[in-house]
Amino acid sequence: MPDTHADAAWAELDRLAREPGAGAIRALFAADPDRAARMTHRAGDILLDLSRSAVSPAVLEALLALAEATGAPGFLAAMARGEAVNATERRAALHMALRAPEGVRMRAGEEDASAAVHGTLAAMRRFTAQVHDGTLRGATGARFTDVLNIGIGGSDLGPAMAARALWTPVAPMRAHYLANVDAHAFEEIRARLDPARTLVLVASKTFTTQETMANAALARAWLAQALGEACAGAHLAALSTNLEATAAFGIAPDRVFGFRDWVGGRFSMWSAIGLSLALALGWEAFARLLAGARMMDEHALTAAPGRNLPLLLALAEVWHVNGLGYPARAVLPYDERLARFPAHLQQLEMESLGKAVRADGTPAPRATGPVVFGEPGTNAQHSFMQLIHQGPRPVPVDFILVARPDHPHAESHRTLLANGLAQAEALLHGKDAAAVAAEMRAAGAAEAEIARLLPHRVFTGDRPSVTILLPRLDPGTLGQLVALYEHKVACLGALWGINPFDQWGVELGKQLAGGTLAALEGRARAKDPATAALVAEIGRLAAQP
Ligand SMILES: O=P(O)(O)OC[C@H]1O[C@](O)(CO)[C@@H](O)[C@@H]1O
Repeated sequence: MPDTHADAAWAELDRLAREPGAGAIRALFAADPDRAARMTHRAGDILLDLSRSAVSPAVLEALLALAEATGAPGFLAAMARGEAVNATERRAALHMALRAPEGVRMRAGEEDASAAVHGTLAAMRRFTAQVHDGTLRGATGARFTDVLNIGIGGSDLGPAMAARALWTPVAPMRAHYLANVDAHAFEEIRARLDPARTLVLVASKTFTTQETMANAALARAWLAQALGEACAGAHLAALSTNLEATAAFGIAPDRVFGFRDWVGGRFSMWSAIGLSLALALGWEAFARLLAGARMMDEHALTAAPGRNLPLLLALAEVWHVNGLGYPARAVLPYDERLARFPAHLQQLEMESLGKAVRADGTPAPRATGPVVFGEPGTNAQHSFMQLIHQGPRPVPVDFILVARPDHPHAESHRTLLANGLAQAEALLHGKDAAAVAAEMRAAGAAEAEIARLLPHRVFTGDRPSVTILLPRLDPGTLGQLVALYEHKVACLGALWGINPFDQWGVELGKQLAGGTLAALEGRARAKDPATAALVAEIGRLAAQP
C-alpha cells in the first residue's frame, strides 16, 4: 500500500485523539452495555479482554484502517514465507518454522528451514532421552540431575521464564540459569550444584558474547577442577549458530545443537536454545510448548484483523502510545510462576521496538515502543501500583490471570484473582471526590479533615488495561501466550514501520566496554573524563584492605 494510505489513517487517529473525551473509558462502557463482550476475543485457550483499553469503536475502525494501510497482517505472512523482513541484516525472521509440525514446509530464502529445524529437534530429543535414561552420564558415572544454562538476553530469558513457569517437583531435572557476568551469580549457583551431576549448556547464538564466554570459562574451570581436565567435556554442550566457535571452545560436534541466523535471540526459546527446557521438563512438555506457539501462529496468520489477538493487542498499544501519549506499559501476571514473564517481555518488546529510525532509514515520526516493566501481582500492588493509580500520566496495564491453579489452596487463588480483577476495576472507575467525601463522612471524619485529605484520596479513573485469561498454566497455554506477544511485536514493527528484528542499540556499550576494561586493568586511560575519574576511584577503593 502506498504511504498516503498510512498517512490518512494516522491523520484520522490524530483527529480522534484531539476529540474531547479521547481516552475516557467509562464513557465507552456507558455508551455500549455490551462493550465487555464486544471487546473480548478468543484464540485457542486464550481470552483477551480489550474492553478496558481506551479504544473506542471509531478508534478501532481507524486502527484497523492503519493496519491495512501499513500491511501489518501481510508482514506476518511475509515472515512465514521466509522473506528477509529483517531488512538491515538482510535476514528472515522465521521463528514460526521452529514450531511448525513436520509436514509443514517453511523456507528461508533458498534454505529448507523445516528440514534444519526437524533435524535439530530430533537430535535434541535423542540427547534428552539419553540424559534421562542414563545412557549419557557424567564423568564419574553419576546421572545428571541438574542442567545449568549459561547464556544472556534471548539465550537466557525465554528458557529461564518458561522453566520457572512450568517446573514441578516431579520434573526430570532441575534447571539453573546463569546470565550476568558478575561472578557473584556464578558463585551463588555453583554452591547449589554438584559438578558430578551437572550438565552445562553454553547457550549463545553468536558464541562471542562476552558475558557468556566469561561464565562458560568459569564453569569449565569449575568442572575441570572437580572432575579433572579431561572429564569436563562430558559435562558440556553448546547451543549456537557458530559451529566454528563451539569447536574452538572444545565442545564435541555431537554435543552442539545448532540453529540459524534467521532465529532472533529474543525469539529463540523454541530452538536449540530451549534444550534446558526439554531436559528439565521432559520432551513431551517441550513439544507441547511448541504446539501451543504453533496454535497462535496459525491464528495470527489466518484470523481476520478484527478478531486477530496479536494485531488487536498491537493496535491498542498504538492508540495508547500514539493517540494518548502514554509512554510506558506494565505487565502484571497474577501467577507467581510467571514471575519472569515481564523480564522476558522487556527484552522481547524493548529490544524489538526501541527504535527511532524506520526500516528505510528515515526518522520515525511518532513515538515507538513504550517502556515495559512488571512484577507478579499482588506484589506489584505494594510496589509501583501507586504511580499507576495516581501518577500524573496513565500507564496501561496487561493483567494476566490464570483461572485454575495447580495447588490445592482454592481460597488463596480466589484472593489472588480477586486482587487482579479489582485492580483493573479500580484503574477504570477510580473514585471521585463525592465518593471519597461520603466515605470519610460515614467513617466519622470532620469536614476539615475531609477537605485536607480529599485531593490525596481521589482516583481519576479511566486508566486503561487489558486482561488476558488462561484456563490454566501449562506448556500449551504458555506457548500460546509467548507467541501472542511475539506476533504483537511483529505487528507493531509493521504499524510503526520499524524493523523489530535488529538491535543495533546494544552495540555501542559492548564496544566501549573493551576500552573501559583496558582502563580498569591499567593498560590505557579512559577517554571519557567521568569514566577516568571513576576508574581512579575504583582503583583506590579496591586497593584498600
Ligand atoms: O545469544 P548471544 O549471541 O550470546 O546473544 C545474547 C543476546 O545479546 C543480544 O544480541 C544483545 O543484547 C541479544 O539480542 C541476544 O539475545
